[in-house]
Amino acid sequence: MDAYQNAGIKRRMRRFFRRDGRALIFAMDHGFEHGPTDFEPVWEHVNPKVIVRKVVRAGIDGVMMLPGIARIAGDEVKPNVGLMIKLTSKTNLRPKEDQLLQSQLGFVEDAVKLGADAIAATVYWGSPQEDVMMRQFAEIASYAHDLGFPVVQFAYPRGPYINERYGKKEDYRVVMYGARAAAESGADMIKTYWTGSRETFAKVVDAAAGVPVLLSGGAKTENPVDFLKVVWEVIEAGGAGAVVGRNIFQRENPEPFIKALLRVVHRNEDPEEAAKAEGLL
Ligand SMILES: O=C(COP(=O)(O)O)[C@@H](O)[C@H](O)[C@H](O)COP(=O)(O)O
Repeated sequence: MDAYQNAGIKRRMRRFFRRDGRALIFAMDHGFEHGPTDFEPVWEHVNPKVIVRKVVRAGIDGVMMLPGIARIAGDEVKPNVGLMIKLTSKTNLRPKEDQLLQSQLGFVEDAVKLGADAIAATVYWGSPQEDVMMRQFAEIASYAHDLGFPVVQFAYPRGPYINERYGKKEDYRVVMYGARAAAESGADMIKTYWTGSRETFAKVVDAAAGVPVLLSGGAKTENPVDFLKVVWEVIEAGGAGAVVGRNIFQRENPEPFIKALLRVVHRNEDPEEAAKAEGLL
């Protein structure tokens, strides 16, 4: 049984990671987590079919979405692209005191029915509701692993004492702590914040003890090269790639930008050279 599960996990991991062990994944859970206003810069991308078609055409390695969007746009995710279904979320409409909790909105069986290759859940390490999210993650991971599915943890340190103790949630000591907690809780992939430098991100990668660490994209940069530079640093630090949303769907023409990102992630190309090669400069 164990051999079967491991074979399934390994095989499904390869749907995201190329032979170089790296992946570029498109994130589209923003309509739920941030609200549809996130799509206003390029409104046609509020239609998941439109943006997913573009990212797949550009050569993306995987896409991450909530179950309902996978129902609507799953057909656009071609069989050579990994499908990651996230089973926890929260809206921005909640009272402030409940913003530090992600609730479960779907089940492992739903993700399996939707054709997922990996299953994701968030833990806000340091939240007063950390305990709830730890249990949610444990239940999701245990069942997904039984079925041979890799599990991705969005390991986000976030809570009242973090700023007090570390100054900000992106302090490498706290990001590294979240990544370690994710690895120790059984994640097969970890998605987390940029710590601001290659040296500090390398420590996050070390703390994850061999579990691939992916950058969580963040707000769109006006100059595309600025974001390419961050991803380049992540790769140089030993990161396994990036999960990117706004930097892709808030651009009028995301395809050359994705191709430039792929050059950086898979070919270690210099960010300016990659941008020039794709006509962004
Ligand atoms: O993790 C998320 C939200 O994080 P947030 O609470 O906005 O810090 C997701 O909505 C996104 O999948 C993730 O942030 C990646 O998308 P971008 O940050 O690149 O837009």
